[in-house]
Amino acid sequence: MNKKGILLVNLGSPKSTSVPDVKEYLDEFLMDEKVIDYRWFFRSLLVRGIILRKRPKKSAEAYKTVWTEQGSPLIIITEQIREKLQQRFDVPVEIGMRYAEPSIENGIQKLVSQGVTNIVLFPLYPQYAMSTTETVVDKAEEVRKEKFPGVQISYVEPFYGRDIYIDCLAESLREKLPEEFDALQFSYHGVPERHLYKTDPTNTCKIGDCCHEESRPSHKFCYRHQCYKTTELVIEKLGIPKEKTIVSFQSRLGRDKWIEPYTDETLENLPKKGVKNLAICCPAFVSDCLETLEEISEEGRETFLHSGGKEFHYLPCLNDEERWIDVIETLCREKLDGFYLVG
Ligand SMILES: C=CC1=C(C)c2cc3[nH]c(cc4nc(cc5[nH]c(cc1n2)c(C)c5CCC(=O)O)C(CCC(=O)O)=C4C)c(C)c3C=C
Ligand SMILES: [Fe+2]
Ligand SMILES: [Fe+2]
Repeated sequence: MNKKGILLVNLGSPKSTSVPDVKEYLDEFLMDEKVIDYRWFFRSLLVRGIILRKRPKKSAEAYKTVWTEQGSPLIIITEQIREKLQQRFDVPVEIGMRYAEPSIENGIQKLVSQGVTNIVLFPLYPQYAMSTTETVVDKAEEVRKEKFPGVQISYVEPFYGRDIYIDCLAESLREKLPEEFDALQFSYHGVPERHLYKTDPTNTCKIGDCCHEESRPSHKFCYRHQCYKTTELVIEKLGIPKEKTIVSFQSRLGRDKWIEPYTDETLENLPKKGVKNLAICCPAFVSDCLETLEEISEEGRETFLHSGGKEFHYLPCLNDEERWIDVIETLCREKLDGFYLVG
């Protein structure tokens, strides 16, 4: 008999904050051809010959500032989500990380050990990107074909514009926003501009207004469009005028051109433009992690305040809020029902 199960997939963190563990993690992450999309030889030259010489030490220091007694915030929060979701399902729910442990293979193995044959895999990324959603699907398919050929996997699609998600994010932000603020910034993780061209099935997208057109087949694979769409729908729900909002992209790495505007530059310039009291959220991340807690809430705050800003309000991610668990439950049920099997 077929049995269903759920696998929640997030990005993953190093085993510890030691430099060798961070190096091992970064090596797996950055040697992924969907993250640094050069041919193996050049990728290896860049990652192993240049980035991994200094970055692990710097990243390890950053991780130390957010690490807890139980470990990485990203892993802990993903596990908290799993526990809450498990209470709502009588099918097993497991987690798997795209990089490091617990791996996707580990998660599938746990499900299979419980008799699961049909898996709903939920990549925990609202917007599609080659370096997130796509690489998760690639990895899961690779593992399935090699190790679990009898298992079926159905993937939850990016949900950046779904009403249930937008309502959830808007309500969550409404509760976290201060009474007064000059602007609300949406800082999304950045990607190299080139990634957008690579994943454009129409080969027509240029960085520009195409992302803002109402309907275009390229939007399905355009990370930039999807970030703007999430923002537009959320601020409409919140009743915040567009002029009072900023979209920016953080965490760029290397010398390639990444999608703009860059969050760090924006934070430096906003006070000069009269924005002294800023609220900022990071909707490319569903759980708080290094990129939100250190890069935005610590570094970003410092940049903004040193540039003349007076108040900086970091609005945490959805993490394990019940309304967010409701959304995950609904999206998983849609896929579970799609299997049309006795579970
Ligand atoms: C070419 C490099 C990178 C691309 C492209 C990229 C895309 C991308 N990443 C996330 C989500 C997360 N990234 C995180 C950390 C992180 N990201 C990169 C590089 C790229 N990301 C690096 C090198 C690191 C490690 C830390 C560092 O040295 O700065 C994390 C946090 C992980 C944690 O343990 O907390 C997340 C989450 C998205 C959503 C995305 C594309 C849309
Ligand atoms: Fe990243
Ligand atoms: Fe676009």
